[in-house]
Amino acid sequence: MAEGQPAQAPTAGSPENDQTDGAAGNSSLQEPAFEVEVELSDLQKDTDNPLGSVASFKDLGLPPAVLQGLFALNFQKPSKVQEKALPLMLATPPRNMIAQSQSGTGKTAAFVTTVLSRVDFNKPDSPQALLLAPSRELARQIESVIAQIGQFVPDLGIAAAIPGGIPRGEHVKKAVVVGTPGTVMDLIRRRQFDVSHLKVFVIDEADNMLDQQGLGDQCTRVKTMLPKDIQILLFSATFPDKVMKYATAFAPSANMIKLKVQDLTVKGISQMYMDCPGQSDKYEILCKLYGLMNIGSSIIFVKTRESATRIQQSMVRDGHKVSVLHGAYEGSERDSLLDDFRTGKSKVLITTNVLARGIDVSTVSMVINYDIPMKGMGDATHDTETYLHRIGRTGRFGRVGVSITFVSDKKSFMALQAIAQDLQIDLVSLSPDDWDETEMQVQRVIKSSRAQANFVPSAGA
Ligand SMILES: Nc1ncnc2c1ncn2[C@@H]1O[C@H](COP(=O)(O)OP(=O)(O)OP(=O)(O)O)[C@@H](O)[C@H]1O
Repeated sequence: MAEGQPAQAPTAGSPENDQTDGAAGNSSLQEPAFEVEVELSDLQKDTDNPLGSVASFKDLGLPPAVLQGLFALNFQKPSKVQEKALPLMLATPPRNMIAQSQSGTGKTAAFVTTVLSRVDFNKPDSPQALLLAPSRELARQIESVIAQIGQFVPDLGIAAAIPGGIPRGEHVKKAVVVGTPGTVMDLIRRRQFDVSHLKVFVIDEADNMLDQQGLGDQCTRVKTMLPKDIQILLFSATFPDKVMKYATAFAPSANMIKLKVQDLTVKGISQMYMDCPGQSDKYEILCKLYGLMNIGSSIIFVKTRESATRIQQSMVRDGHKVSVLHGAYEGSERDSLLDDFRTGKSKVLITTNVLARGIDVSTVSMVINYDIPMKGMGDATHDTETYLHRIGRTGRFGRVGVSITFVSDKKSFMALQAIAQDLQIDLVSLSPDDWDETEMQVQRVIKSSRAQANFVPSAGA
């Protein structure tokens, strides 16, 4: 389930710094919180910051029940994308929207708030909003955010159109439907899902979903079955030019919120790389990092399901507690694996690109790119978008975190260089030969992220 608590950095010397969260419980909790220099409220006052805005949620003309839901989650102020996109999406007559904003800046709450404001819950049996996401995990997370923000909406009903979510033959009789494209298409074709009264169609991770190499076909087919005048909302942290062309045709005359290249990266994420002598050294280096991975929670991204399982088994054999999640697992197993990770029952998760996008677990303080993301036939080229989404699993809404990308040969080194060039950034180099220095550099960031995690803001504070 998505976590309701917003990020909040503790103030130096505040009593909240002494609070622990049940998930961690180790000596790192003693770390003084003065390393955390900025509070979320300061970030939100800065209108140049992606989390900052001049508006308050009260200014946005939202239905009282929705406003109450946002405040119950302790959302004090809208982030920039929320402040800008909400009035455009809620204007009459409804207009399409293509919105880009950095990872972890509250895009989900922006489109969920729109959906909850547009749907007529006096007709709870009639599907009126459809939201699509690329993975079962993300669809479930969005479902949970709708339930949280919509907790005061009378007769709120949400259907999860994911594999195993809606029994064959059963009609979808909920006002809001969230799912993955394949399952949604099947439900429409089997006439289980009447789409004729849909008013809003949201596609999260839209660049990925509309990519013709990927899910583009399915999303396009779903769209052809929907009412012609439906409001289309496309959201992502990345919109490469090639896909943007298609997106503007998919959502005609859309209002647009776009990021400049230099604004793509999240400032709270310290991006590092580990210069591994060779491919065969990567595993040993990963194991050496294990102690650091456990200070918060960590996600390790690898290229294939097979290598994810292989590395997890080796690490377990070597005495480490590590779980693995990828598309080969059954739905219910995937659900419980991610739930365990969210609650801190498991703290180190090895996965593939299936979890690269959208997943919001605030305790993640480290992301490791064990294999650098590549795309195209035979991994022909570096994949800057996937890199951004993967590292964006940390540093959520003002938190800090570390990403470490392993390079082990000329090809991976060149790929990382190309990614850095695309994003106009410099990465910090870590050396496997100077472990003390490596630990210090990583700990410096992660321990301040622990201090942030220890602060649990009280509702309405
Ligand atoms: N206005 C707000 N105030 C405080 N916290 C917020 C606010 N809006 C969203 N959040 C929190 O910020 C976190 C990140 O939000 P969200 O998952 O929507 O990011 P995103 O922009 O969709 O990221 P991604 O690109 O990775 O999908 C969530 O835990 C959410 O609860």
